[in-house]
Amino acid sequence: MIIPRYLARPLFQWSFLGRSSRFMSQLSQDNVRIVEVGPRDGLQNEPKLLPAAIKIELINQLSKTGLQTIEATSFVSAKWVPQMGDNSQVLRGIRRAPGISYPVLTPNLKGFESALEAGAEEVAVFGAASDAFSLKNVNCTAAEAIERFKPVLEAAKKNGVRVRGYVSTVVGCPYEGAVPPQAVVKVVTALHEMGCYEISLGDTIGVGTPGSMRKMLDEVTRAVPAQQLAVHCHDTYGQALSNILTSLEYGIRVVDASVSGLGGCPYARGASGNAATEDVVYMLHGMGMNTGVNLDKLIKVGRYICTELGRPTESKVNRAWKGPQGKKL
Ligand SMILES: CC(C)(COP(=O)([O-])OP(=O)([O-])OC[C@H]1O[C@@H](n2cnc3c(N)ncnc32)[C@H](O)[C@@H]1OP(=O)([O-])[O-])[C@@H](O)C(=O)NCCC(=O)NCCSC(=O)C[C@@](C)(O)CC(=O)[O-]
Repeated sequence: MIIPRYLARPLFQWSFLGRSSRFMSQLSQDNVRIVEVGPRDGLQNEPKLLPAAIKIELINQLSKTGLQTIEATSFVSAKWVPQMGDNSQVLRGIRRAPGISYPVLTPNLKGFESALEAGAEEVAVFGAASDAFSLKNVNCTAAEAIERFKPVLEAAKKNGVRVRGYVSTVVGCPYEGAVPPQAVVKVVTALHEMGCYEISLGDTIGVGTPGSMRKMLDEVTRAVPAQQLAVHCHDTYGQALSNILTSLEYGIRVVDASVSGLGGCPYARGASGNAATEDVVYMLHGMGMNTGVNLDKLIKVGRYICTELGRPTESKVNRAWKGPQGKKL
């Protein structure tokens, strides 16, 4: 059940007045879809090139955890993001499980055509609410990026490919500072009108707090229904889970997350990993919400990729996890 915003907001505030059980019981009936961005966002910033076989294995393992959406790779320039240079090999190499979508990032028509050739059935275009970030990330302003998306959306429609949209820097930009909510509304509205079925709101450098998220969501949910929005919260300042919880208050039920908290945009100075999928799933299940994800299996995938990368997990839940009955895994 989706709680309308006019109802959700007072319910949430009421919860802080000692009525939290009422709010929790409303939420507990809800499903949340997790968009796993680990294989793309999680790996794109890795300095050492990871073999395609490991990326394929990661996606195949994630496909067995109950996730419904796994972002597989991006069809961007390999000169800009070398780690994604094996995009076709990865997309062609994975075992696609029924009922799971494997979207890929496409910044322009060239990327879309390559993705289509490699078998993409869903793509994502990515815009930004600040020009300075957009210029660093895709070499054009936010408005110019929208123009580049138009032919992508047209081609996608002709080929029956679903298109998701991203808006980066929704609360803060690494180069411009605080981003006004109206700048976010402008890009979200453009992507919505263009035909993106869902728009993910990216706190690219993880500077948001429930306060700045609320100011942004107050405006954005007035322009586009919460049912067509997702959140994508980086955890640089340790605010990701709080910001996700805030978005639930607005009726948003799609959350991007990255296994073991890997990730960050290479063109966003200071960006660190996403909300760890393990931590998000643990929180949502603890609230009685349904994600369809088997946490035990997800924990093992997180440990697999961290072993391959030779680094400790960023997920607190993964570090602490001793199995569903508290037994050592
Ligand atoms: C967008 C471009 C390509 C523009 O880059 P450009 O240099 O302005 O493009 P161009 O059209 O002038 O072409 C220059 C060269 O790139 C080639 N080219 C052109 N397009 C493509 C393509 N699709 N795939 C492969 N090659 C391409 C093109 O063929 C040409 O090749 P050359 O003649 O020099 O050999 C470049 O800026 C780029 O690749 N940027 C990468 C951006 C990126 O991947 N950033 C990370 C993802 S976004 C993110 O992480 C944020 C998000 C989504 O997670 C949400 C959040 O956290 O906020």
